[in-house]
Amino acid sequence: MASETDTTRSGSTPNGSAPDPPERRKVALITGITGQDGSYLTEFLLNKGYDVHGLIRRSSNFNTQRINHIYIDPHNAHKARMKLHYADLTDASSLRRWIDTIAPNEVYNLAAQSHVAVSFEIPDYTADVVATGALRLLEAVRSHIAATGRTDIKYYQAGSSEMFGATPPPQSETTPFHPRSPYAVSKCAAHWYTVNYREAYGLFACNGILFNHESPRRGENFVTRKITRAVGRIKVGLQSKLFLGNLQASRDWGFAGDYVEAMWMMLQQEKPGDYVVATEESHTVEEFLEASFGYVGLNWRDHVLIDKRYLRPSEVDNLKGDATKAKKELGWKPKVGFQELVKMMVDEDVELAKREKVLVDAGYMDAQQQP
Ligand SMILES: C[C@H]1O[C@H](OP(=O)(O)OP(=O)(O)OC[C@H]2O[C@@H](n3cnc4c(=O)[nH]c(N)nc43)[C@H](O)[C@@H]2O)[C@@H](O)[C@@H](O)C1=O
Repeated sequence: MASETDTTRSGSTPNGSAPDPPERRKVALITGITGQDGSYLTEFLLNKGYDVHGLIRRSSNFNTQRINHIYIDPHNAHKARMKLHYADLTDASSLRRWIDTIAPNEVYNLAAQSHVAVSFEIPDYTADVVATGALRLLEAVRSHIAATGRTDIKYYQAGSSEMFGATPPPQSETTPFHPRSPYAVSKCAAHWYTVNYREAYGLFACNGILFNHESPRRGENFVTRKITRAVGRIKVGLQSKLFLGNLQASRDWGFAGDYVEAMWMMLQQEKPGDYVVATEESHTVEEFLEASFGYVGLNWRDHVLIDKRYLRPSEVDNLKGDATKAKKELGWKPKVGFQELVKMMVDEDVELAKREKVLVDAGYMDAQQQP
């Protein structure tokens, strides 16, 4: 029996008519695949039938914990639909090479130095990855299109509510940016590079202006996860104190799993555009403490201490999105609300702390004060 490839090469079918070209599954390329959003987006796209390629940075420690459960060794060619490649947003040649090799239909730029406070410590690196990195990737896509003539490639840029910074809420797509950190300034640059490549070269490029989005996979030095990790550890007796900074900052916190769907929806529209993605509800850090400690019967005031080192040189006081456009044009809406998000994160972190406790009690691990 002729293989699919043989039939295609022969250029004809038994009845003499031209054969249909073999169905190629849609192919997505994700930078930042090892992060919280990258892992949820990968699961989402695999469920939709995509082949997913992820670019990962070289690190002396393995950094693939969030996607290990999806990984199948590529020697298992028929089953492995997520593939990982070494590249870096600071290395233009690696970006162009993988775009050319993979020829993706959709490129999701999720990679970043994403910690706002850390961006004050390493501003130059943050700008290189977040701002110039986006430019390098856009340029790799543009030059790939120029060389191949392809028209079926779309680009998603992970924007951030941090770009609004000091501008009071509610914040929508028409709200002026007033960034308050090197991270946020860099995200503004990436936003405008994306708009420029759309206007200058007709690239199908979208900016998703995502408000804070959290999950049990959130990095442990972002405030929500720092709190829920502490709640779990305090509950099982592994920790007693939690040191935090500004408790009055207010954020529009949603569930990361809901937000990756909005990214994909943007790229399925007829025309590219920019969209705010938010729950339209804002809560202070103190309210997050009330909800999470309260959920397991603890009083946060017995455990939380303020440490000035966690205050930022310039703070973003109040973020609350207006997601009218995403709701209307994309048909997107968040499924998980604030209380449900808190419970999801605390439940997971209590379980994690219980497992940690087994290791601590058996002498396999030290109980640290803070993650
Ligand atoms: C959308 C946006 O979302 C994130 O940026 P972020 O809003 O800065 O997130 P965060 O969890 O670090 O801080 C939230 C608030 O909580 C306050 N806060 C108090 N005490 C601590 C504290 O101890 N640690 C931290 N991290 N924050 C604290 C802190 O001062 C701030 O006001 C990133 O994903 C970013 O990549 C992004 O794009």
